[in-house]
Amino acid sequence: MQAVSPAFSCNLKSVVQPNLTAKNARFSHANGKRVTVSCSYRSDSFSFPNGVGSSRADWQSSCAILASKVASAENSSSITGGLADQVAAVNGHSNGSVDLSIVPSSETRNGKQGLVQPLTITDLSPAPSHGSTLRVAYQGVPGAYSEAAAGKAYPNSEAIPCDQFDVAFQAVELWIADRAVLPVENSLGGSIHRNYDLLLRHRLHIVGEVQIPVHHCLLALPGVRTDCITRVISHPQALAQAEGSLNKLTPRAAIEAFHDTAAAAEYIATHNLHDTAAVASARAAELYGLQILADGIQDDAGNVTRFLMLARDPIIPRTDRPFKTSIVFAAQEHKGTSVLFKVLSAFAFRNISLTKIESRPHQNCPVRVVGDGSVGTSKHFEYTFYVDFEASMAEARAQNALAEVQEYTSFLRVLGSYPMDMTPWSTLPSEDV
Ligand SMILES: O=C(O)C(=O)C[C@]1(C(=O)O)C=C[C@@H](O)C=C1
Repeated sequence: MQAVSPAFSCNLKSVVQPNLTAKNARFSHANGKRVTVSCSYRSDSFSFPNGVGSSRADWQSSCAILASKVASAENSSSITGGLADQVAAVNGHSNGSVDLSIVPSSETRNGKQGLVQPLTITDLSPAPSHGSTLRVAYQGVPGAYSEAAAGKAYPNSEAIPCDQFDVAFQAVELWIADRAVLPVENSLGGSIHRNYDLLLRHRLHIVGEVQIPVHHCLLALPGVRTDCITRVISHPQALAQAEGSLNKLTPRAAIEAFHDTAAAAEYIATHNLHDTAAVASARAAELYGLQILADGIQDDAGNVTRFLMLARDPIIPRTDRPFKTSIVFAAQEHKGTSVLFKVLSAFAFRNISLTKIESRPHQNCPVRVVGDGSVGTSKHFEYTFYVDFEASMAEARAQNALAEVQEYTSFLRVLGSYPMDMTPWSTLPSEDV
């Protein structure tokens, strides 16, 4: 990663809404160092509690209900033409969003006159529109694990720190950043639910994933001894990941949640706190001038966090390397729990492995009252399900599985079809974070 650009900070009191446009954003510089953005949004056009769309039809179309066209040949795995169009439709983009038409041979591509050049990965990952270094938004301050994840996902990019997950989403939507890299799950702490909810509320596409080994340290001001620590601060996920070690190292210390691990380290340094320690990375210790009281305090040596890479546009799914696809759906009302079984079997019958399933309260209708007044009523909780499966949307089996899933669901959205992070465990850059 390059040196961090002017800190980007945006404090939003309100939930970010999908119709927020660059028009609503105001930018301000202070001392040429810190960029702040204040944003407003139109609230008049929402009827759903979480502001997803103006009507159910709106919601459904913008959530990219699968196109009714279903690939007829189960075994066909071609990526060109119709299938690519279907994928674009699945992702909520008209066919015009990705131009797959063949370039006439008389045109110049890549500077070579008269020859049609094959598409390369560069064609599929458009350069930033401002023509300079890719800007990658992450939540936290320099030294946070998310910054390391952004650097792994996009080497040589410019990392843009954001104070909330919401802000990172919005930074991409407002073209302040080109990509966002955000955590979704940790091997010890589990899912980061906030980002699942935000994925649904916003319109960004998952274009990749990175896994980062999370190696925690206990940090304090130079000269402070571990037995003098009365308070330990960090990101709640980090505190949970080091709970066992903290019970042993600082059994009497109060544990307090902080925005992110590196911000906790920075806070100790700027406030000269001699009684407080932070759970953070070795890089945070270096950046904020703290000493490492204990190294490797995560409760599992293989502690790893998975981050999603998000962009305004989807990538074209391929079949030449392992791909994962992430979807979100809600069951049709009154169809009961059998819907989940049917959905999962649509994948099982096609030998598609699921790597993750997560349920969240349904955004529009979290509770449904059932029964009649004579015998009383009961409240059923309604869920939205997030599923990751190991297949590319360029594969007919994935398209057919989703066409079947659509039959059982009231809405279905493909969040992204993207290359799996296949970094061998032994070569993961654990020393860097
Ligand atoms: O606080 C940080 O350093 C972060 O990058 C956030 C975060 C998270 O949200 O889970 C990322 C990775 C670790 O699991 C701990 C914290």
